[in-house]
Amino acid sequence: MVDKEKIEIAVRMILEAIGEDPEREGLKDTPKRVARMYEEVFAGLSQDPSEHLERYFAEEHEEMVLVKDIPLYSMCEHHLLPFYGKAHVAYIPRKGKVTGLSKLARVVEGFAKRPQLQERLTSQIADAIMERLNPRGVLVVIEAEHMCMTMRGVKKPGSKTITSAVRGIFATSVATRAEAMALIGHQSPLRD
Ligand SMILES: Nc1nc2c(ncn2[C@@H]2O[C@H](COP(=O)(O)OP(=O)(O)OP(=O)(O)O)[C@@H](O)[C@H]2O)c(=O)[nH]1
Ligand SMILES: [Zn+2]
Repeated sequence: MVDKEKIEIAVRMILEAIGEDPEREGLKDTPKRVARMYEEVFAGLSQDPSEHLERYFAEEHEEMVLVKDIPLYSMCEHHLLPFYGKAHVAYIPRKGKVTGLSKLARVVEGFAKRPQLQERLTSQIADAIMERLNPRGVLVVIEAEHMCMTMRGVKKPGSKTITSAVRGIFATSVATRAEAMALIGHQSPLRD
């Protein structure tokens, strides 16, 4: 759980530090609002997102499952500005360990709701699925736009960062990886 009172004090101080009046009408509730927002946006810190994969179906499916275009919102840990885009998660289950589709999206959401690096977010999702489901392989691709590169600093709106994490058969088989990337709609940028 986040310490909302501490966030309120900090936001008030930031408002003062930028030369604003925290008592003016439009700002007087802002510290409270930001505290509630951070509680929501960083809710993933107080959970183990891999727990969503605790239960699975004893289904005999051993072919690829891909959930693509999962909307993703996270916060870059360097600037505490949002980065957002899409996550694509593919895995090849072993017999008897098929998870609910929504659980894959919940894992993405859980890890995204933390101060993050896109690379770490990508790996954490892949590793959680490997650990909990012991599948034949996992491939996670995230494409995102970082507000810290868009509205400030280098100011490159429209630039996208694409990260991938491949485990198991997706790491060893070019064909399997290429199949997943084609389904996601990317030319596989990965080569052996
Ligand atoms: N690898 C990686 N870098 C990120 C991510 N989010 C933000 N960054 C980068 O983190 C870096 C932080 O660089 P610093 O030089 O410490 O900070 P800065 O002076 O604000 O950098 P600029 O953004 O270049 O103005 C920047 O290059 C950001 O683009 C991410 O998810 N992954
Ligand atoms: Zn940043």
